[in-house]
Amino acid sequence: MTELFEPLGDHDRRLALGAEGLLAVFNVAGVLEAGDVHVAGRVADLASETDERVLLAAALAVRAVRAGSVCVDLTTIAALAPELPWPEPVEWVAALTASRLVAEGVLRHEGSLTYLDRYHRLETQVAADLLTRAAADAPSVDEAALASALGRVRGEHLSPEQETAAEGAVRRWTTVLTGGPGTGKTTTVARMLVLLADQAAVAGRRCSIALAAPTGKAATRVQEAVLGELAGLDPADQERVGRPDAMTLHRLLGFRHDNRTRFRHDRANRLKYDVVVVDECSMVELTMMGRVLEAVRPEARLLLVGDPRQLTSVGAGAVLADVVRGFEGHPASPVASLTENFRSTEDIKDLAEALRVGDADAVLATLRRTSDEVEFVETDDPAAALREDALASALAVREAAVAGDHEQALAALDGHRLLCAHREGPFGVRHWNSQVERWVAEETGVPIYTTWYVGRPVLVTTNDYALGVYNGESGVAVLQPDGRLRVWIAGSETLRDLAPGRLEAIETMHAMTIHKSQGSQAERVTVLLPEAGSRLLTRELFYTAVTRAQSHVRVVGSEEAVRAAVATQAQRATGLRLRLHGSSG
Ligand SMILES: Nc1ncnc2c1ncn2[C@@H]1O[C@H](COP(=O)(O)OP(=O)(O)OP(=O)(O)O)[C@@H](O)[C@H]1O
Repeated sequence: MTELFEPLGDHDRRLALGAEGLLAVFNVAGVLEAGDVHVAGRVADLASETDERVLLAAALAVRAVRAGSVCVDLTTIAALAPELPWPEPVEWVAALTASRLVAEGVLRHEGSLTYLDRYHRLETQVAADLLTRAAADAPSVDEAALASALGRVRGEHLSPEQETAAEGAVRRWTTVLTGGPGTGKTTTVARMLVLLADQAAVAGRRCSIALAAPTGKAATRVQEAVLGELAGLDPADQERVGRPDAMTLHRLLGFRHDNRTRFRHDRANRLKYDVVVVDECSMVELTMMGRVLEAVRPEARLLLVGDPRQLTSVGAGAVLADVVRGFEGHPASPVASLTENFRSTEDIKDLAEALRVGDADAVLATLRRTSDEVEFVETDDPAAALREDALASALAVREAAVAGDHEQALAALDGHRLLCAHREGPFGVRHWNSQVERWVAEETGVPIYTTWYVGRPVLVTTNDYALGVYNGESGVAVLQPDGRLRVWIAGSETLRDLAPGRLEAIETMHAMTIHKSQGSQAERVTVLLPEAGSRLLTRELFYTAVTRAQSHVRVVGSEEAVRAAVATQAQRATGLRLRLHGSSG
């Protein structure tokens, strides 16, 4: 998100009252928002800083974090709006380096990058923890046991790159396992757990394992997938691994009511687990990665799993992508990349690959190929293209919910997903949620007057520790035999049912944003692309949407929008890659 905003008149809340000088100019031009200006003004007051170029740098550092970056590069930022009166870069950096804000540690300047102190500390810590783990003496390995366990887990299938990755997890403290959908990440994680549990058993210990992910839905999914994979392996190996605990990262680290950014487990109170698996790492922001790294014991294995091509985290940072690139060529690199896709969905696979490499012609050719898996509806009127699957899915969920069958209702919910880039506007989730409700009402003859109705699909949007429901979990309002409605939520441990009134942070889920769909999949997916000029339309967004589909993806939009998505890559300013890279000597 590097876009500028256009003020909607003098009363636009993004305009800072009382802004002066350069800050006012950059505020009115839509570069800085009111919050950026105010924070910069406040820290400058505290440090008695008056140089407006320094204030501008501080405001841009605040803006950077708001937009997902960790820092700002003062030598290139002018490209954002070249017509504005940017300070001359060399003088600007000199003024900043000599400023009181840098002297007092409010801002940090390193290379060409300027950070708010908190983000500089976080990024430095993440790099240091990863490098310390990579440089530590290798774990001791019982070679005979490893060779024998590798023989067992090869089973029906394990490709050479998967086997190398699995063995690497035994030989190193940290493994970063990357790959696109269907490359066997879960398959490999299950085998890594077998090898590690076996090594522990040889040493006379039992291995305690945590499977964690940023959202509840993703945690449930990885647990189910790992248990599914284990089921095909040697019963003694299954017994040694047991049933790993699955949970959100927040729950793993121990939520604290008194502090939103700190957890119960940290460097002074490490996690008990011998193996910590973090799935869907592309969604993990820098702050959370910092907390995970400080809480994992140095002598515990850390397995970071994800697809670096997906959308980056909502919060600042692009940690997974930075780690992968930062360790390139490093002699002790923990990165193991899986490249071969084993899913039978050839056309979805081709589409994802064309997006991965950024070939717009190949993306369009795959979309236009006659296929049972991929469909491209080029239209100005999306309603017709969206109605069939979205309505069928809503009716299937409703039918099960009316019959009181919550398991069937939840299963039907994963039959189809309508994904939008935006929340608001004609291409947004809000509009299409209402539209699907109208279609359901027309079809059933039962008007929808209330927020809660039988068959309402919902998405949990925050972690609620008191209720035990977590961000990313989905549920359905189901009619009970007593005539009341209960919301059944597919949680990471069990199915839970709650009175609708108890759930606060939820959204209707006939349509869902692509951002929120990360970490979940559906049989069939419809992707509604916004107009080509949309600021959200990026290659990562399109790739993430397409790769949610298990058997069918329908893309609704224009060729122009497809080309715009492929041509736009989300750029985030961070220094992590360089920090890791610089260390390889
Ligand atoms: N070496 C292999 N040979 C044949 N099939 C394989 C191999 N590895 C994995 N598979 C199969 O490919 C499918 C995808 O594997 P898996 O679910 O582990 O991938 P993944 O990378 O975790 O995918 P996703 O991120 O989409 O969940 C599974 O059906 C799995 O059994």
